[in-house]
Amino acid sequence: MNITINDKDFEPFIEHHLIEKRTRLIGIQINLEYEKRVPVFIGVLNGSFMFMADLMKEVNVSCETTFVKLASYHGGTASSGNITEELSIAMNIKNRDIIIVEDIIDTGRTLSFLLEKIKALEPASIKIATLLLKPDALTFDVGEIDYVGFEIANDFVVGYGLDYDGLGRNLKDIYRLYVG
Ligand SMILES: O=P(O)(O)OC[C@H]1O[C@H](OP(=O)(O)OP(=O)(O)O)[C@H](O)[C@@H]1O
Ligand code: HPA
Repeated sequence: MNITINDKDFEPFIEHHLIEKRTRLIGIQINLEYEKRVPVFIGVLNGSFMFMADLMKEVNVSCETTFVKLASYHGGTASSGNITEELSIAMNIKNRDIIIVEDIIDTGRTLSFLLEKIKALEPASIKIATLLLKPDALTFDVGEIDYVGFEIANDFVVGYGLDYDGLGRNLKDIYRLYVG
């Protein structure tokens, strides 16, 4: 069933049970690859909170978690351009194995900014986990994305942490903009 958020209609896109399935598989992959290490998961607020929580429940290697808060989209469905760091990483990550957790990589602007910040803190390694990736929208150099839930077309999506004008983050499923 379609939903309406403010002035826009959205249609069902990715059901929660499919998100669960992919998240479980990414967790298994991480468990194998980090068996003898203690990675630090860095969730990118706000959007990643739901994926981060569900992914962490699938990870059974010893690990730490923290968050960073950046902002690039302020309302609407288009990029505003600038990025600010509103909350920086509150732990020493020098020589640590980092896994950045994103809800979505769209243009790659946020991630490329964050990668520069994190590299400067001299971690041992950096990998990236994102629930959604829009390959056709990617315009910034972000290198290889190690763990991807779903590659999607260049449509605006909402739900499961992702917002439209601050709304819709609490939806269990993911919806995409309905163009009629
Ligand atoms: O690849 P990009 O084009 O940079 O877009 C992706 C970023 O945009 C969204 O964050 P946003 O800045 O909207 O903040 P939010 O997580 O609080 O919604 C999303 O959570 C990603 O972090
Ligand atoms: O498609 C999107 N939906 C919500 N937030 C976003 N931030 C970048 N792309 C998106």
